[in-house]
Amino acid sequence: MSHVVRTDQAPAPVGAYPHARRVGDLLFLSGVGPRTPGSNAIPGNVYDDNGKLVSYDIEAQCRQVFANVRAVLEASGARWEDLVDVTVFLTDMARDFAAYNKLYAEYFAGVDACRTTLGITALPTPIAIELKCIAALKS
Ligand SMILES: N/C(=C\C=C\C(=O)O)C(=O)O
Repeated sequence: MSHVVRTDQAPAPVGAYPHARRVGDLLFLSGVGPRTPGSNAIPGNVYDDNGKLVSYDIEAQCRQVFANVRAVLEASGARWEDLVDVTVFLTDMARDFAAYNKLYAEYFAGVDACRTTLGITALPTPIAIELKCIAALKS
């Protein structure tokens, strides 16, 4: 069984992909960032008059990306607790790992999902964090 999930409760995809796809009891989420559903604004981002990013708030981005993952899970009939594997991409590991790691511990307490965190040079939108998640649903 394969089932594609699209929802307006999470930020619109920036390309030709769904929010998630369920295959059997596994749910694969597309990479999701901390854009606000509807407006696509990135919480805490400050831009100069030329639209150049001046500063960002990693804590605000963490909270929003976790909310977006939850929204995709719920739109798919899954729960936060169903997460089994989380890959996290950070654009500035040195600056942001500690704050992200602290919030992650708060949000994922008791979940016991496997996790991998990677530092990368860029993401497709002006975001500092993106999550790639797999959940296992009860059949
Ligand atoms: N998943 C992708 C981008 C997500 C960006 C965002 O949520 O802001 C992609 O291009 O594959």
